Amino acid sequence: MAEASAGRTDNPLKRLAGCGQAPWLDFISRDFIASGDLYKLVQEDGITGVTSNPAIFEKAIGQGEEYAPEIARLLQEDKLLRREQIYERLAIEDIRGACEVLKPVYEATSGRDGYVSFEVSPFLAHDSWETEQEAHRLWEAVDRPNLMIKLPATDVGVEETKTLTAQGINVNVTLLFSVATYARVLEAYLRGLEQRVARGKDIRQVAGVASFFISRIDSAVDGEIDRRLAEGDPDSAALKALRGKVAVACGVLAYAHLQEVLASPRWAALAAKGAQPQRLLWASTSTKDKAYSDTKYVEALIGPHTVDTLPPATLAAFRDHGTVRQSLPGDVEAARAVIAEAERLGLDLPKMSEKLLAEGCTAFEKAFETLLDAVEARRMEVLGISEPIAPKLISCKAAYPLWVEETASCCYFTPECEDDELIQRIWARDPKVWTGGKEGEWLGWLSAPRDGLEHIKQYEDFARDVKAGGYTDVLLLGMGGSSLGPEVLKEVFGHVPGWPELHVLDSTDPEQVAEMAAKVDLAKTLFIVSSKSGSTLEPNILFAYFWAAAEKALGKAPGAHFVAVTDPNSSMEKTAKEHGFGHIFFGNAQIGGRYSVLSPFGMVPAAAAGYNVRGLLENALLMADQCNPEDAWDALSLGKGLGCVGSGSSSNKVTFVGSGKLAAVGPWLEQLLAESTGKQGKALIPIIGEAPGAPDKYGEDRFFIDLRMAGETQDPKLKALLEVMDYSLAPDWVDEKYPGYEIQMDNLLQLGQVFYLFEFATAVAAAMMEINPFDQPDVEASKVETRKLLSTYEQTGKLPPEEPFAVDGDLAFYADPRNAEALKKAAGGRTDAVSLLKAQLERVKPGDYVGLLAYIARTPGHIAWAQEVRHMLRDGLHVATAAEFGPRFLHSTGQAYKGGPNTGVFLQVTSDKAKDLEIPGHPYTFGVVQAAQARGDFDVLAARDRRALRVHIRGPLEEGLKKLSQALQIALKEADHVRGS
Ligand SMILES: O=C(CO)[C@@H](O)[C@H](O)[C@H](O)[C@H](O)COP(=O)(O)O
Ligand SMILES: O=C[C@H](O)COP(=O)(O)O
Repeated sequence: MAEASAGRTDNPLKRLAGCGQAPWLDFISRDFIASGDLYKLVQEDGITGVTSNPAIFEKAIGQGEEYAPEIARLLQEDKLLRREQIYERLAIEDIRGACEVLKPVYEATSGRDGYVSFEVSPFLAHDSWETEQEAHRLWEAVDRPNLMIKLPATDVGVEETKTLTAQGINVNVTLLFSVATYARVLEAYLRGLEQRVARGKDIRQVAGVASFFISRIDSAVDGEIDRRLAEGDPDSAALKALRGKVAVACGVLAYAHLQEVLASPRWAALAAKGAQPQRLLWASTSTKDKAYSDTKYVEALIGPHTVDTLPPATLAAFRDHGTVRQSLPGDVEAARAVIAEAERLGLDLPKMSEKLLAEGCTAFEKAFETLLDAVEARRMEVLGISEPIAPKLISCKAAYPLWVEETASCCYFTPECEDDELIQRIWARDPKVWTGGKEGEWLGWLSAPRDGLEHIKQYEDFARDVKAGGYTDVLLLGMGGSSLGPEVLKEVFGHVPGWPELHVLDSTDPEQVAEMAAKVDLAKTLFIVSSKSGSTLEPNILFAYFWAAAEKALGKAPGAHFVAVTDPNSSMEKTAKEHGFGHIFFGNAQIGGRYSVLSPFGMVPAAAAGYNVRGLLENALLMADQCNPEDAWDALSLGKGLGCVGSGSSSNKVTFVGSGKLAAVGPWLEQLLAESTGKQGKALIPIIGEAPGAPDKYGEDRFFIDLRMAGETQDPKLKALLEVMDYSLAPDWVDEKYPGYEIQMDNLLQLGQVFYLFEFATAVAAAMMEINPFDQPDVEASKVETRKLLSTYEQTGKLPPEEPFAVDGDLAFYADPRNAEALKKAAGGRTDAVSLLKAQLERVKPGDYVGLLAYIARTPGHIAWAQEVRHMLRDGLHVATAAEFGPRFLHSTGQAYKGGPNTGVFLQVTSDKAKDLEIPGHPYTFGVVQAAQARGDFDVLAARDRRALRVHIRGPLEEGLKKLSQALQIALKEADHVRGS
């Protein structure tokens, strides 16, 4: 600020008061208040008020480092603060600080001066209810009598001026560009006062100003004049003469109107009751056209009952060389003549003022958004959160731009439900978004990140306990939704030095269970038994097994080494209490298993393993915030892409490619998509773990999701595949051309965002598919069949007998009569393995998928075997393939295989168990349970008319697997597909 005449006992600024004008400062900032500079201006230069607006706060808070320490401090106190709250706290603090500095002025003038203005959010400019609420909220939050709440002069703002004035709130109405609007604003103020009087309230302490923007009027008019001059307008001389005159003329006429009103009997009545006039405040007083004097607008409009708010540079200029002369009321007739001349010359002032108001609102909105973005960037920096991830469409030859264009604007829901309305309705928990059933009761996941952060202390305390417990391992026992999220976390974040290593067991295979028991140090293992319902068979029998094992290893009741994660009032809670578990964590009963990773089901194991729970939840919250109706484009776009391919299209093989550790997201995503959408004959069929292959091995039914770290190049095979794939010739339905999305992460904590993004997108997809994404009827069906078989076992000591319909050496073939007959017939009566497998493979048609369902231990060797077989089948049959292990997939893709479209061809693999394991307290073994699960699964597949065949390996498993893959290889070579190609 220029200091030329600062500190002089007398200077032009100080002399303004003598003309009845109050000079205010059009600026605010923390340092400016803290350094005493504002105080000095008040003391030495006679400044008697302060105005702020979103642009001013943007300059103060949004630019530079001034507020960085304060933002960090606020976040240290409360890490859950969002950007709007941070801004508000900062702004309120500044406004209060300025109010304090100006309090002596306020008191000395008995409330006639000494005000500080604080503007309501510019986004509320057209909403009356919200404006009023916000005005009250800010008024109460600042809690200073010399505050003025600032509203824009929109219709809503004018109306609210009356209401708020009547309620005793001081109002500054801003963005005035015409005398007509000013008259309405003054009228609103008078009416507000009158209403207040009518209610018997005191009006002496109610103040108001009407902010008339001066220089912007000249900028608009002069701009139009210049445009016409450049075009060689015939009125050029008259137009030129009008340059720089209209703004002051408007000001003079506005002032004339004020005087008229102040001279009226109506005002006299109010004045008698102690009313203060609503002062005219000249805003936008800096000169924009360098050809004019830098004090032009101040000098032209000096008079009683006015305020002039000066930005620092104008203030310094006026203090330095301003001329003080009471220029108001001015030459009113001359001012009228200027306006008349403008009209004669075709300058449409009313239209210009409307435009200026609209532009003013937009500019404040922009400034506010920039300010909030700056605060958000700082918040993220302090909390160590990175940018929101954004799924990008994977472009595929010519087809994609067309798709983007079509879907960007199109609405896939109902004619009454546009995209943003859909998002609003999801947040409003409206079940009609889906099927109008019970969906509203399953939306607890929407707020899981925030809920988790609110309970962060419980995770942090637990983590501390676990660390102090000296455990070497954490073993999570659970299935599906209770195990797949923790498994992703384990694979991605690994073993953190100084913390126990996390393991996840979701199998009933005796070999796999025994292997896990041998792998961990049972005496130093913390067991997390995880089951939402508490009634799931697998976690219960795994608990029975490991409880006994731990008891043996510890030589005492091991309760302290056990943790339960379950929904309130479940049988698991009862078990945990009876057994004296060290901790019991409760899930939210409004979150289904596959949506539970951000709830205690994912966060408890994460905390135990020393992972950054806060960081994950912060990232998830960031994505949740992104999924609001205004910003949800990314989740919406992904969801719509998925919804389109899931709505009856054959391009529903959602092929997930995750680079490096991110491949581990596959099984979690697989469950989310398959269980949520695979029902009523519709489904997204997830294909995970399939390595990208040569383009000619694919059908036209893929939708890719490529997840990788930023900077990593796309898998070259996938890249080549996408370049070659061209669905542009797909029939009628343009949506069949989607190749998919790619998502890049900057850091691993963004996994929190990935989880939330896919949860939200899946809910959107299900809305398009018109299904309930939160039930899993066909998973239940398998469980029922398994229970029946096990109860037979309990009664008879055996599973019901069954006969293979064919045997070839160590390979025995089982199926229901329909499938067995069809296969035997297709094999021409031959019952050797190659003929039967060939018959099964020949049932595969383009657009189908093959599911290899192996009820064997999920060991690295067996995974490699399954992968080899599935790639061989993919390449030979040109269809999507899934390689799954039972019973794990029953809690996941099993739903879609049974409830989705009948496009799956299944090869179930079971085996004799070389070594079985007893389950303490149960009549059956793990081997029996797994066998019953395979049979229950098959029964339901058969009941749903699926093309299914079971191969049972007798004798040594590895040899059997080898024989099976050899037989498949031959069968494939002989199968029609290959022969015909
Ligand atoms: O509070 C007010 C008016 O009440 C002021 O802060 C007002 O917003 C500013 O004077 C203007 O925004 C500045 O306008 P301009 O100089 O950028 O045209
Ligand atoms: O996906 C969920 C699984 O079926 C396990 O359910 P649960 O957590 O109730 O044991």
